[in-house]
Amino acid sequence: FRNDSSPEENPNIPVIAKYFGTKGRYEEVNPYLIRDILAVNRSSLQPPSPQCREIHLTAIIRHGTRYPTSKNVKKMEKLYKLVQSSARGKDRWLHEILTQWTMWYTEDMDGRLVQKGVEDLKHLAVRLSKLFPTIISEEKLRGGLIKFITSSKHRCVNSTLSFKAGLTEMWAITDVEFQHAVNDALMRFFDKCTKFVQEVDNNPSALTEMDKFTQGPEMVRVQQKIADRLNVSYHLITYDMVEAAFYLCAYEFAIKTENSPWCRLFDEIDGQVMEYALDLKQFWKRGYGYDINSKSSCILFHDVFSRLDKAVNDSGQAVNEAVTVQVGHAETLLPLLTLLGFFKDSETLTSTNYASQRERSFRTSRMLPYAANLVLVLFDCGGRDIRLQPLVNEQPVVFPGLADQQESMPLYEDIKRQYAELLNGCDYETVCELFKPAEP
Ligand SMILES: O=P(O)(O)O[C@H]1[C@H](OP(=O)(O)O)[C@@H](OP(=O)(O)O)[C@H](O)[C@@H](O)[C@H]1OP(=O)(O)O
Repeated sequence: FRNDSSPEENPNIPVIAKYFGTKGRYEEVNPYLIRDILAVNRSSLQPPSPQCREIHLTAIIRHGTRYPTSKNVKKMEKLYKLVQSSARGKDRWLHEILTQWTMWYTEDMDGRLVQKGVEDLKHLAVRLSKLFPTIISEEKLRGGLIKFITSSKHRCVNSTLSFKAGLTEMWAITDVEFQHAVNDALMRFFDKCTKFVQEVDNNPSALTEMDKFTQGPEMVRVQQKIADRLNVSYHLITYDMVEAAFYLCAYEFAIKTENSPWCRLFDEIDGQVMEYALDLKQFWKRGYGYDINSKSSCILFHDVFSRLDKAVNDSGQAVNEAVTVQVGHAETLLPLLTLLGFFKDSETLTSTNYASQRERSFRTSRMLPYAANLVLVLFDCGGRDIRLQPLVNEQPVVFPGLADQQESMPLYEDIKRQYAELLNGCDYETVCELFKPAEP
């Protein structure tokens, strides 16, 4: 049996493909999609009783596969020039870089959605409608009961259009256009949270742990191995150059599904070290590193729960919003996942505990690939038995802290009790204000 999804079996997949962090394909998180992009795993979503019916669904989705940002294109150009000017390598793949690969990325690409990203969202739309056919349905779409909200960034707007196209093409709808709302207050809340902007986003020392790790022994070893493979002096292969080579491999694979010569600069150990460096960035910039990272998503947290509450109160009557599809960024999704307590480890990720964090839950390669998504599905099981099913990247997850950690479809009231402190507080204006006025 040929396992198309493993690098060992499939030479088209780089050995480091599952370590690309937020630059990784969705397919590496759900490898069954490599054989069938529309496959769904319905068995794990059995409600507690057959009378349970879906009454509301919220999907918070990262945009699909994109080009590198201009910041990273600049680093890639610098690396390519370095390799061209100094390599005297005898190695076959280095020869490939110099003779068969040309630098095709340009700064004006700047993070725009690629065709693969369009397909990512179209296919996700079809899979979610297969998983939840009574609520993501042609009737609900035509009835205006499926709402779309997006970040203003082009990659998100185009991802929203792609998600809609996935549905309209599946149902051959050509006679009507469906609207979407651009709402950066919700989908780019991090831009407007003063405390986050000041204390983390614009604070160079906020990423100290990542900086220390990129200068530490594990990364120095990676840099030396790459310098040897490129046959250039050690001092020329800085962390930025290693990251540029890693990203070149990741983008060539995500955008073109090619196992490019850049990938052969890294072995699996190198890939794991690179993944940890990128996880440190996300942990401290968007995750558990600082409390304000997750608290900056309070506005999105309350938006989600206010809609769930409304669906519960309207249950039994005609609902006016059955489904909400919200498209944002990795930095939209990660703070919310953190606020909800998902993927939290007992130990903080630091520059010095890489070895003990090999089995960590906080792995952005698994949490935040392109098209990553948090889906919350509300079920009415009759007699006020309301349940909420969370999924991350189409896999059921268990709300942390709930008594029954086996219960992946808990009572909505138990969830609200679990998050009572946040529901009664977590006021965006308050948590984001920089200086608290002195108590009178
Ligand atoms: O390293 P780059 O410039 O690609 O970082 C991007 C972010 O990409 P990510 O680190 O998440 O892979 C990008 O997030 P995305 O979800 O929109 O891809 C973000 O919008 C962009 O500003 C860059 O983030 P950074 O933290 O400013 O590096």
